[in-house]
Amino acid sequence: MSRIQTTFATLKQQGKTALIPYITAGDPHPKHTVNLMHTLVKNGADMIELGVPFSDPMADGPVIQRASERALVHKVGLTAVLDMVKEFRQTNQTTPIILMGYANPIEAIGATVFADRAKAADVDGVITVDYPPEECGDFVKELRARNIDPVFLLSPTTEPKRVELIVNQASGFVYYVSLKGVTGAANLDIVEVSARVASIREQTKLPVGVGFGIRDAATAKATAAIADAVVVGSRMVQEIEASNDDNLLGNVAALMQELKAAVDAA
Ligand SMILES: O=P(O)(O)OC[C@@H](O)[C@@H](O)c1c[nH]c2ccccc12
Repeated sequence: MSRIQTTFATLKQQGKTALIPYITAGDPHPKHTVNLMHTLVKNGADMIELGVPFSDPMADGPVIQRASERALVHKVGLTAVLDMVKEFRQTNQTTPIILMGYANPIEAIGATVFADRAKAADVDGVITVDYPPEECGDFVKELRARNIDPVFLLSPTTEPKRVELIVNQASGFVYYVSLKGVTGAANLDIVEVSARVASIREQTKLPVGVGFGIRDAATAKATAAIADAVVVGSRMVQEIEASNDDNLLGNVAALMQELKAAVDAA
């Protein structure tokens, strides 16, 4: 079993939903990322979605775009991100790390080299936003050969036929994008999301995570009641953006605790 599968299995036994915070690696400064990751875990993160900074992040709203810009000032690219994961693993061997990135930096080095390096860093899952599932069979093979889970996005506009194609390639979990639009958008419509998640469950046994538009205890709790994982990105990144070196870890810890309590109360 992969680390992601093990984590979902354990949570299921406990009747719990996973909380997955998203941060952009290198934001606000590369020196903070590994400490932030440990802080997230200490305060309730079951897994971490770690974004690879990218100059043209078309699925991201202004908040996460600015996070990429802050990281790119310090030239944080794929190599630096993988080094951060390695460093994190020196003291944490249990929390799954899911890399989130755009296809371009991966294509630049090729699927095989990327998969080798991700494995060497002990990455658990990979989300590539702009890799059409129809065209990434080789990439998926390379990941799965190394026990890394390819995590795919499903959206409100994904037709059932395409859902089938996607879930057949995915492992670990599938990520349902709760709304049409970019990250950091308005609150999600829980009734609509609930119906979609139920229909996705008819097509796969994989755990279903939900993200986009979860930004407070109420939306986190409502989503936790219908999903296997709750992803919180922009709200977390906003907290990072609004902090300084002295209160960064404390602020992030406080927000995590609030979200964790909400998810556990669902
Ligand atoms: O920011 P939000 O609305 O909380 O949504 C999660 C999201 O940020 C995170 O999962 C993510 C960041 N960048 C992405 C790009 C595509 C899909 C998902 C993501």
